[in-house]
Amino acid sequence: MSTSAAPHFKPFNLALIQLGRTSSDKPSNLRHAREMILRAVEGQNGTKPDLVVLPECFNSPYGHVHFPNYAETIGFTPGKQYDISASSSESVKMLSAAAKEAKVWLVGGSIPERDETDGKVYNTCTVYSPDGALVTTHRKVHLFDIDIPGKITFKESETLTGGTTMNYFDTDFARVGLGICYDVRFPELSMISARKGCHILIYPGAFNMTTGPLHWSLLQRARAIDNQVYFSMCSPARDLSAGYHAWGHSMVVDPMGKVLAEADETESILHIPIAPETYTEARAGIPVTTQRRFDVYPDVSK
Ligand SMILES: O=C(O)CCC(=O)C(=O)O
Repeated sequence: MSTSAAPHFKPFNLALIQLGRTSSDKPSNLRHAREMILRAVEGQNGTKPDLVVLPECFNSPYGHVHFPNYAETIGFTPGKQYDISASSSESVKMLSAAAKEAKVWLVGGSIPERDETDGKVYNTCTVYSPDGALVTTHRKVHLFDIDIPGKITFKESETLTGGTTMNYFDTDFARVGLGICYDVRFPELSMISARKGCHILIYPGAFNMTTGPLHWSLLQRARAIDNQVYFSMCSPARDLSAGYHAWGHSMVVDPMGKVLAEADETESILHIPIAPETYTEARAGIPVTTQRRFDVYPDVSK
Protein backbone atom coordinates (compact mmCIF):
# COMPACT_ATOMS: atom_id res chain seq x y z
CA MET A 1 0.00 0.00 0.00
CA SER A 2 1.53 3.32 -1.07
CA THR A 3 1.62 6.30 1.25
CA SER A 4 1.52 9.19 -1.21
CA ALA A 5 -0.11 12.44 -0.07
CA ALA A 6 -3.85 12.10 0.43
CA PRO A 7 -6.15 14.22 -1.74
CA HIS A 8 -7.65 17.33 -0.19
CA PHE A 9 -10.78 16.33 1.73
CA LYS A 10 -13.78 18.04 0.09
CA PRO A 11 -17.52 17.78 0.79
CA PHE A 12 -19.17 14.87 -0.99
CA ASN A 13 -22.38 12.87 -0.99
CA LEU A 14 -22.43 9.23 -0.03
CA ALA A 15 -25.19 6.74 -0.85
CA LEU A 16 -25.53 3.34 0.83
CA ILE A 17 -27.66 0.71 -0.88
CA GLN A 18 -29.14 -1.70 1.65
CA LEU A 19 -29.92 -4.29 -0.96
CA GLY A 20 -32.79 -6.76 -0.60
CA ARG A 21 -33.96 -9.76 -2.60
CA THR A 22 -30.60 -11.56 -2.85
CA SER A 23 -31.52 -15.01 -4.15
CA SER A 24 -29.77 -18.11 -5.44
CA ASP A 25 -30.14 -16.70 -8.99
CA LYS A 26 -26.97 -14.73 -9.64
CA PRO A 27 -28.11 -12.98 -12.85
CA SER A 28 -31.20 -11.73 -11.03
CA ASN A 29 -29.04 -10.49 -8.11
CA LEU A 30 -26.83 -8.61 -10.56
CA ARG A 31 -29.81 -7.09 -12.37
CA HIS A 32 -31.33 -5.92 -9.12
CA ALA A 33 -28.03 -4.45 -7.88
CA ARG A 34 -27.64 -2.54 -11.16
CA GLU A 35 -31.20 -1.14 -10.92
CA MET A 36 -30.54 0.00 -7.36
CA ILE A 37 -27.24 1.68 -8.32
CA LEU A 38 -29.07 3.62 -11.03
CA ARG A 39 -31.85 4.47 -8.59
CA ALA A 40 -29.29 5.64 -6.00
CA VAL A 41 -27.71 8.10 -8.43
CA GLU A 42 -31.04 9.79 -8.99
CA GLY A 43 -30.17 11.26 -5.59
CA GLN A 44 -32.32 12.93 -3.00
CA ASN A 45 -33.64 16.51 -2.86
CA GLY A 46 -31.74 17.35 -6.02
CA THR A 47 -28.43 16.10 -4.60
CA LYS A 48 -26.70 13.29 -6.43
CA PRO A 49 -24.20 10.97 -4.76
CA ASP A 50 -20.49 11.02 -5.60
CA LEU A 51 -19.87 7.60 -4.06
CA VAL A 52 -22.26 4.65 -3.91
CA VAL A 53 -21.77 1.53 -1.75
CA LEU A 54 -23.22 -1.99 -1.98
CA PRO A 55 -23.27 -4.64 0.79
CA GLU A 56 -21.10 -7.69 1.42
CA CYS A 57 -21.56 -10.71 -0.88
CA PHE A 58 -24.39 -9.11 -2.82
CA ASN A 59 -24.32 -11.55 -5.74
CA SER A 60 -24.72 -14.77 -3.75
CA PRO A 61 -26.78 -16.11 -0.86
CA TYR A 62 -24.86 -15.37 2.35
CA GLY A 63 -23.12 -18.46 3.76
CA HIS A 64 -19.69 -20.00 3.44
CA VAL A 65 -21.09 -23.10 1.69
CA HIS A 66 -22.35 -20.92 -1.17
CA PHE A 67 -19.22 -18.87 -1.75
CA PRO A 68 -17.22 -21.41 -3.85
CA ASN A 69 -20.25 -21.94 -6.14
CA TYR A 70 -20.65 -18.22 -6.77
CA ALA A 71 -16.93 -17.39 -6.98
CA GLU A 72 -15.63 -15.57 -10.07
CA THR A 73 -12.10 -14.99 -11.24
CA ILE A 74 -11.14 -11.32 -11.19
CA GLY A 75 -7.37 -11.30 -11.80
CA PHE A 76 -6.66 -7.76 -10.57
CA THR A 77 -3.02 -6.81 -10.04
CA PRO A 78 -2.42 -3.67 -7.94
CA GLY A 79 -0.68 -0.94 -9.92
CA LYS A 80 -1.60 -2.48 -13.29
CA GLN A 81 -4.42 -1.28 -15.51
CA TYR A 82 -7.26 -3.80 -15.52
CA ASP A 83 -8.91 -4.67 -18.82
CA ILE A 84 -12.63 -4.94 -18.09
CA SER A 85 -13.40 -6.19 -21.60
CA ALA A 86 -11.12 -9.19 -21.02
CA SER A 87 -12.56 -9.96 -17.56
CA SER A 88 -14.36 -13.27 -17.07
CA SER A 89 -16.23 -11.89 -14.03
CA GLU A 90 -19.85 -11.07 -14.82
CA SER A 91 -20.15 -9.19 -11.53
CA VAL A 92 -17.10 -7.02 -12.29
CA LYS A 93 -18.46 -6.29 -15.77
CA MET A 94 -21.86 -5.29 -14.41
CA LEU A 95 -20.36 -3.09 -11.67
CA SER A 96 -17.97 -1.38 -14.06
CA ALA A 97 -20.75 -0.69 -16.58
CA ALA A 98 -23.07 0.60 -13.85
CA ALA A 99 -20.40 2.95 -12.43
CA LYS A 100 -19.74 4.26 -15.93
CA GLU A 101 -23.41 4.68 -16.79
CA ALA A 102 -24.11 6.38 -13.46
CA LYS A 103 -20.83 8.37 -13.58
CA VAL A 104 -20.18 7.64 -9.93
CA TRP A 105 -17.52 6.12 -7.68
CA LEU A 106 -18.71 2.67 -6.68
CA VAL A 107 -17.63 0.46 -3.77
CA GLY A 108 -19.06 -2.74 -5.18
CA GLY A 109 -19.82 -4.47 -1.88
CA SER A 110 -18.08 -7.82 -2.06
CA ILE A 111 -18.24 -10.97 -4.11
CA PRO A 112 -16.66 -14.39 -3.68
CA GLU A 113 -13.48 -14.42 -5.79
CA ARG A 114 -11.51 -17.47 -6.95
CA ASP A 115 -7.84 -16.73 -7.52
CA GLU A 116 -6.68 -18.71 -10.54
CA THR A 117 -3.09 -18.80 -9.34
CA ASP A 118 -3.70 -20.48 -5.97
CA GLY A 119 -7.23 -21.87 -6.48
CA LYS A 120 -8.33 -20.25 -3.20
CA VAL A 121 -11.57 -18.35 -2.66
CA TYR A 122 -11.59 -14.87 -1.14
CA ASN A 123 -14.32 -12.45 -0.05
CA THR A 124 -13.41 -9.48 -2.23
CA CYS A 125 -14.52 -5.88 -2.51
CA THR A 126 -14.00 -4.20 -5.90
CA VAL A 127 -13.99 -0.42 -6.45
CA TYR A 128 -14.76 1.50 -9.67
CA SER A 129 -14.14 5.06 -10.80
CA PRO A 130 -16.87 7.02 -12.61
CA ASP A 131 -15.37 5.99 -15.96
CA GLY A 132 -15.84 2.33 -15.04
CA ALA A 133 -12.20 1.48 -14.27
CA LEU A 134 -11.55 -1.13 -11.58
CA VAL A 135 -9.20 0.90 -9.36
CA THR A 136 -8.60 -1.40 -6.39
CA THR A 137 -9.76 -4.50 -4.57
CA HIS A 138 -9.80 -5.53 -0.91
CA ARG A 139 -9.85 -9.15 0.17
CA LYS A 140 -11.45 -9.60 3.60
CA VAL A 141 -8.47 -10.00 5.91
CA HIS A 142 -10.12 -11.41 9.05
CA LEU A 143 -12.39 -14.37 8.44
CA PHE A 144 -15.67 -14.63 10.32
CA ASP A 145 -15.13 -17.73 12.43
CA ILE A 146 -17.28 -17.51 15.54
CA ASP A 147 -19.20 -19.87 17.79
CA ILE A 148 -21.74 -18.47 20.25
CA PRO A 149 -23.55 -21.63 21.45
CA GLY A 150 -27.29 -21.58 20.84
CA LYS A 151 -27.00 -18.35 18.86
CA ILE A 152 -24.66 -18.40 15.89
CA THR A 153 -21.85 -20.52 14.51
CA PHE A 154 -20.14 -19.39 11.34
CA LYS A 155 -16.87 -20.63 9.87
CA GLU A 156 -15.83 -18.73 6.79
CA SER A 157 -12.40 -20.33 6.90
CA GLU A 158 -13.97 -23.64 5.81
CA THR A 159 -14.22 -22.24 2.29
CA LEU A 160 -12.48 -18.86 2.30
CA THR A 161 -8.92 -17.62 2.67
CA GLY A 162 -8.07 -14.30 4.29
CA GLY A 163 -6.51 -11.48 2.28
CA THR A 164 -3.05 -10.26 3.14
CA THR A 165 -3.15 -6.56 2.23
CA MET A 166 -4.63 -3.31 3.46
CA ASN A 167 -6.26 -1.19 0.78
CA TYR A 168 -7.51 2.29 0.11
CA PHE A 169 -8.26 4.43 -2.93
CA ASP A 170 -8.11 8.11 -3.78
CA THR A 171 -10.94 10.08 -5.34
CA ASP A 172 -10.96 13.79 -6.13
CA PHE A 173 -12.77 14.42 -2.81
CA ALA A 174 -11.28 11.99 -0.21
CA ARG A 175 -9.04 9.05 0.54
CA VAL A 176 -11.24 6.04 1.29
CA GLY A 177 -10.07 3.04 3.35
CA LEU A 178 -11.55 -0.41 2.86
CA GLY A 179 -12.43 -3.38 5.02
CA ILE A 180 -15.14 -6.04 5.02
CA CYS A 181 -17.50 -6.82 7.91
CA TYR A 182 -15.55 -8.81 10.56
CA ASP A 183 -12.50 -6.65 9.72
CA VAL A 184 -14.20 -3.93 11.82
CA ARG A 185 -13.42 -5.90 14.99
CA PHE A 186 -9.69 -5.45 14.47
CA PRO A 187 -8.85 -1.85 15.39
CA GLU A 188 -5.37 -2.15 13.89
CA LEU A 189 -6.72 -2.19 10.31
CA SER A 190 -8.73 1.01 10.73
CA MET A 191 -5.96 2.64 12.74
CA ILE A 192 -3.34 2.10 10.05
CA SER A 193 -5.78 3.19 7.30
CA ALA A 194 -6.48 6.41 9.20
CA ARG A 195 -2.79 7.01 9.72
CA LYS A 196 -2.24 6.53 5.99
CA GLY A 197 -4.52 9.55 5.50
CA CYS A 198 -7.94 7.98 4.90
CA HIS A 199 -10.77 10.39 5.68
CA ILE A 200 -13.51 7.78 5.61
CA LEU A 201 -13.45 4.03 6.11
CA ILE A 202 -16.07 2.00 4.25
CA TYR A 203 -16.73 -1.62 5.16
CA PRO A 204 -19.45 -3.55 3.31
CA GLY A 205 -20.83 -5.95 5.95
CA ALA A 206 -23.58 -8.37 6.92
CA PHE A 207 -23.88 -8.67 10.70
CA ASN A 208 -26.48 -11.01 12.15
CA MET A 209 -29.33 -11.00 14.68
CA THR A 210 -27.03 -11.86 17.60
CA THR A 211 -24.01 -9.60 17.16
CA GLY A 212 -25.87 -6.93 15.15
CA PRO A 213 -27.88 -5.48 18.04
CA LEU A 214 -24.88 -5.80 20.38
CA HIS A 215 -21.96 -4.55 18.33
CA TRP A 216 -22.81 -3.18 14.85
CA SER A 217 -23.25 0.44 15.90
CA LEU A 218 -20.80 0.31 18.80
CA LEU A 219 -17.92 -0.98 16.66
CA GLN A 220 -18.46 1.67 13.98
CA ARG A 221 -18.67 4.45 16.55
CA ALA A 222 -15.55 3.13 18.27
CA ARG A 223 -13.54 2.95 15.03
CA ALA A 224 -14.77 6.45 14.09
CA ILE A 225 -13.84 7.95 17.45
CA ASP A 226 -10.51 6.28 17.99
CA ASN A 227 -9.35 7.28 14.51
CA GLN A 228 -11.32 10.54 14.11
CA VAL A 229 -12.57 9.52 10.68
CA TYR A 230 -15.96 8.94 9.08
CA PHE A 231 -16.93 5.28 9.29
CA SER A 232 -19.63 3.50 7.31
CA MET A 233 -20.90 -0.07 6.92
CA CYS A 234 -23.40 -1.13 4.27
CA SER A 235 -25.49 -4.25 4.95
CA PRO A 236 -27.96 -6.32 2.95
CA ALA A 237 -31.60 -5.94 3.99
CA ARG A 238 -32.99 -8.64 6.29
CA ASP A 239 -34.67 -11.54 4.54
CA LEU A 240 -36.33 -13.95 6.97
CA SER A 241 -36.81 -16.50 4.18
CA ALA A 242 -33.02 -16.72 3.65
CA GLY A 243 -30.64 -19.02 5.50
CA TYR A 244 -28.81 -16.03 7.04
CA HIS A 245 -30.72 -13.19 8.69
CA ALA A 246 -28.74 -9.99 8.22
CA TRP A 247 -29.05 -7.25 10.81
CA GLY A 248 -29.42 -4.48 8.22
CA HIS A 249 -29.08 -1.00 9.79
CA SER A 250 -26.57 0.34 7.22
CA MET A 251 -24.96 3.31 8.88
CA VAL A 252 -22.67 6.33 8.68
CA VAL A 253 -20.87 7.70 11.73
CA ASP A 254 -19.00 11.02 11.83
CA PRO A 255 -15.50 11.55 13.35
CA MET A 256 -17.09 12.62 16.68
CA GLY A 257 -18.93 9.29 16.89
CA LYS A 258 -22.34 10.71 15.96
CA VAL A 259 -24.57 8.42 13.90
CA LEU A 260 -25.50 10.56 10.88
CA ALA A 261 -27.80 8.04 9.25
CA GLU A 262 -29.09 4.55 9.97
CA ALA A 263 -31.40 2.34 7.93
CA ASP A 264 -33.92 -0.03 9.45
CA GLU A 265 -33.85 -3.69 8.29
CA THR A 266 -35.68 -3.22 4.98
CA GLU A 267 -34.38 -2.51 1.48
CA SER A 268 -33.48 1.17 1.30
CA ILE A 269 -31.04 3.76 0.03
CA LEU A 270 -29.42 6.21 2.45
CA HIS A 271 -28.11 9.56 1.16
CA ILE A 272 -25.62 11.30 3.43
CA PRO A 273 -23.63 14.52 2.89
CA ILE A 274 -20.08 14.16 4.22
CA ALA A 275 -18.53 17.34 5.65
CA PRO A 276 -14.75 17.76 6.00
CA GLU A 277 -15.28 20.38 8.75
CA THR A 278 -16.37 17.71 11.24
CA TYR A 279 -13.15 15.78 10.53
CA THR A 280 -11.01 18.91 10.97
CA GLU A 281 -12.86 20.12 14.07
CA ALA A 282 -12.73 16.70 15.77
CA ARG A 283 -8.97 16.56 15.25
CA ALA A 284 -8.42 20.15 16.38
CA GLY A 285 -10.68 19.93 19.44
CA ILE A 286 -9.53 16.53 20.74
CA PRO A 287 -5.99 16.30 19.29
CA VAL A 288 -5.31 12.60 19.89
CA THR A 289 -3.78 12.28 16.42
CA THR A 290 -0.84 14.43 17.59
CA GLN A 291 -0.71 13.21 21.20
CA ARG A 292 0.17 9.58 20.59
CA ARG A 293 3.00 8.14 22.69
CA PHE A 294 4.80 5.86 20.28
CA ASP A 295 7.74 5.94 22.72
CA VAL A 296 5.49 3.90 25.06
CA TYR A 297 4.02 1.56 22.38
CA PRO A 298 6.63 1.51 19.58
CA ASP A 299 5.39 -1.81 18.15
CA VAL A 300 2.29 -0.07 16.71
CA SER A 301 4.18 2.93 15.35
CA LYS A 302 5.04 1.34 12.01
O1 LIG B 1 -18.44 -9.68 13.59
C1 LIG B 1 -19.61 -10.03 13.55
O2 LIG B 1 -20.30 -10.12 14.56
C2 LIG B 1 -20.26 -10.36 12.24
C3 LIG B 1 -19.27 -10.50 11.14
C4 LIG B 1 -19.84 -11.00 9.88
O3 LIG B 1 -21.01 -11.23 9.74
C5 LIG B 1 -18.96 -11.20 8.72
O4 LIG B 1 -17.77 -10.96 8.82
O5 LIG B 1 -19.48 -11.59 7.67
